[in-house]
Amino acid sequence: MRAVLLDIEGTTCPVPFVSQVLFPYARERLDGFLQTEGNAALASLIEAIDGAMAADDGAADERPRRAPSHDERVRFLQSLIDQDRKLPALKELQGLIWDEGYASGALQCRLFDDVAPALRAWRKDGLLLAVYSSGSVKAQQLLYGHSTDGDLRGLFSHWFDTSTGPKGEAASYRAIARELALAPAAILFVSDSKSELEAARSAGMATRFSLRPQNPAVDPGPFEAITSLAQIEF
Ligand SMILES: CSCCC(=O)C(=O)COP(=O)(O)O
Ligand SMILES: [Mg+2]
Repeated sequence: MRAVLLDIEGTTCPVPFVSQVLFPYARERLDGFLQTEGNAALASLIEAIDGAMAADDGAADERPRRAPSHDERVRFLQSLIDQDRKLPALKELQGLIWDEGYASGALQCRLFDDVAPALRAWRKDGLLLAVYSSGSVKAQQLLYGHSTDGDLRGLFSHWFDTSTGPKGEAASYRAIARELALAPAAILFVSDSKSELEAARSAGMATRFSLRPQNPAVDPGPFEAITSLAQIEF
């Protein structure tokens, strides 16, 4: 094995930190944040969000549509958060909102206790470490940059989000392997999602199912389950 590719939520970070801390933090601040002026990144995200709203409304025809109001946009995004929909524009937006929370100290992630020691040991052994999460790369770097174990960003050399492709598709894992310049079989992917592991396995990667306290998915199916990264032997 030459590399470890890690999911975040349910694998290195407790699910409740995402569902009960990060998501509500963003949900409550969407209204104010979307009214921020002079943010070029925000303007293009709003365009993408409006496109997603139109698609959700079943706008298949070419008729011109009225732009959604601010309140409609906020309600739409809040409903996506409530359903844990992984719309890339929402994920980008969440990263921008969480930035303020991490900077102020309001947000800090307590990773599972075994995570930082395992990452450090693997790096020492020369393994390449990479992240693949539905959260944006910015959100990933904020989380690892503000963990209770300190700033762990330097341990990772590669960061992947859904701009590489959906986590449930084998093509995304093949693209990651190409980016890492490794054969898929030289990469171990760890995730709490069976559909993600199926996709990674189809691409030829080695896999482990992450079974952590408070994870909603507890059935590993055909995948080898681990309850700690310390159980992984290379
Ligand atoms: C990068 S922290 C926020 C994680 C997030 O927004 C999310 O949807 C979790 O997805 P994952 O692929 O890490 O399970
Ligand atoms: Mg996960």
